[in-house]
Amino acid sequence: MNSIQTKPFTVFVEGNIGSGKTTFLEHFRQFEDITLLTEPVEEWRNLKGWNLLDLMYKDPAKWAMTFQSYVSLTMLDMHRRPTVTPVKLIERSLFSARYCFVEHMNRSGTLHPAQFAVLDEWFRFIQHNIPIEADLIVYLKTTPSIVHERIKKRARSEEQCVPLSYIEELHKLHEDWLIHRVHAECPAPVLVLDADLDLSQITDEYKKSEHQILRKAVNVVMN
Ligand SMILES: Cc1cc2cn([C@H]3C[C@H](O)[C@@H](CO)O3)c(=O)nc2[nH]1
Repeated sequence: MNSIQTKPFTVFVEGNIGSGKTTFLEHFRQFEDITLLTEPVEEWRNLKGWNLLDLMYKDPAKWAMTFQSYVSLTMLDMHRRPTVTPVKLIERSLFSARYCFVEHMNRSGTLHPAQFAVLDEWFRFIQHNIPIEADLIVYLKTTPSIVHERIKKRARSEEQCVPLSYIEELHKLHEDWLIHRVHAECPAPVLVLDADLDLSQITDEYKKSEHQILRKAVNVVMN
């Protein structure tokens, strides 16, 4: 094991709500040379007793700014988390926060332009001053209607009122970023997986990424 670890090979696992990111990350728990950082939803659901996720879904205009501010802090903590393993998988990122969720809240008017400007300034400052970029992005590509059904089955209470239109808008923003590559500041290569597949078939799809991810682990350890 390379003890004086430089920057680990960093992979963002990105995708719409219900696209199977947590399941994908769990698939890699079997390998010891990889650090998995799952989305800190539990922190968003209980900050000193406040369920910011629920508050945001119940009254987006009032709580979106507060929620996205805290999400950004927890994501920055994950980006900055020192790891001893050669590979680090992170569920989502400050980039999906800015390019997908905050972008949608700006376009839909959920965020006041002044609130959006503050979140954008935070993102730009972090991006220019702290090394948070990915070496690879795994994009769990899904069809909005399929993930909308999954969200209803998963029955995370805060999400039950999420309309299909919201999922469709988030899908488009993920596609703009990861397929059409509209954001030049995030140049990492993207590995697209078909995450519409159901659990029984998805493991073969995950194996496609294993090679790209594990090879990096072996390379770094061998060097
Ligand atoms: C980076 C980032 C993740 C993230 C998740 N969410 C919501 C979508 C899901 O309902 C829940 C867990 O991903 O949190 C959000 O509103 N804004 C976010 N920003």
